[in-house]
Amino acid sequence: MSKSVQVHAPATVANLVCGFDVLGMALHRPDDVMTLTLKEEPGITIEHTDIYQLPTEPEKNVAGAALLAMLEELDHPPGFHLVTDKRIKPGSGLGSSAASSAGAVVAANELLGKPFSNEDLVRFAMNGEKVASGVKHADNIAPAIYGGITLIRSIFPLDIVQLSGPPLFVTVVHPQIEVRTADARQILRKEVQLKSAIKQWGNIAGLVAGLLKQDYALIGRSLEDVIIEPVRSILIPGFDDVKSQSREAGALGGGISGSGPSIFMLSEKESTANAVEQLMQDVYTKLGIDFKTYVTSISYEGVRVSPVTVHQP
Ligand SMILES: Nc1ncnc2c1ncn2[C@@H]1O[C@H](COP(=O)(O)OP(=O)(O)O)[C@@H](O)[C@H]1O
Ligand SMILES: N[C@@H](CCOP(=O)(O)O)C(=O)O
Repeated sequence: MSKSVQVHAPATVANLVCGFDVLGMALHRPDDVMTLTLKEEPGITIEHTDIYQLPTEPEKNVAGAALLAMLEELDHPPGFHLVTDKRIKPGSGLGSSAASSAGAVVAANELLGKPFSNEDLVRFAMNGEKVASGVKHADNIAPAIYGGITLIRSIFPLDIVQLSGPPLFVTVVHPQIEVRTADARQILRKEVQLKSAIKQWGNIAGLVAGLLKQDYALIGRSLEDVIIEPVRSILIPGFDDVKSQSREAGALGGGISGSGPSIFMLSEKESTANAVEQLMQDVYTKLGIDFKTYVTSISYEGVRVSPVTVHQP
């Protein structure tokens, strides 16, 4: 008899414009659907039912790397079989790698009777991000696991702060080009001018305060990135048009989702979010670039676990 659990792992928007590597939020859609089964025999096997041809060796697949890190901390490590239907395109800037890593460890923890805390799960899942981008960062993993909006005050040691905020609608456009996070990190300057740093930390503090105070105008003013966006936005055709037209349409603001190429905009009203979706579609239709758009909102649940089912082999 083998036990299985199914999870829905959410897309996430990392950075939230000004908070490179320290802020992120979980979205209601898109999400990945993952089924994890406990095996008697040790070892991890991985299968994908999607079109992305991701590696199935556990060390090369981010979900496998996250599970391997968890197994290292168990006295009697079991085996797992993972089946993933990936609906968040890899290299989208929507936390595709984080959804796989976070979903895998949440599912495994559920199957094992929850021996690990959420903080432990973030620690394991960051090993998946290391495989994907060469660096452990938690700004997609933490919101995927905790839900909502999270601040990563520190990763060594981990210090995760869950933030509350007012209702917000999120419009996302995903131009169908791939930007690998590893490449988008490589092009960043390693040094920052003091005057830029001052602007940036004013914006991060302003954004966090705006969320907690439910002050939409302060949120809008703080959605500005003077360090990363000027470098990365060059990789994203249509970026300037989407951003300026969205502001004109009444969006609070927004920018690159994670390392791109997706762009996200926040709005107070659903009607504004829908108008922003329309203008995003117009920009990319004019450019002749395939795209997907989503109007969604913040998911406060994070990885959703369906009841454990028991199968007879
Ligand atoms: N299970 C997985 N899900 C997504 N990406 C994976 C997975 N396993 C390995 N990868 C690799 O991780 C990279 C995608 O991660 P990344 O560039 O961070 O994109 P994203 O912004 O969508 O998370 C790709 O090189 C992909 O091959
Ligand atoms: N802080 C990271 C976030 C990467 O997010 P992803 O969704 O593009 O994987 C970065 O900006 O490099």
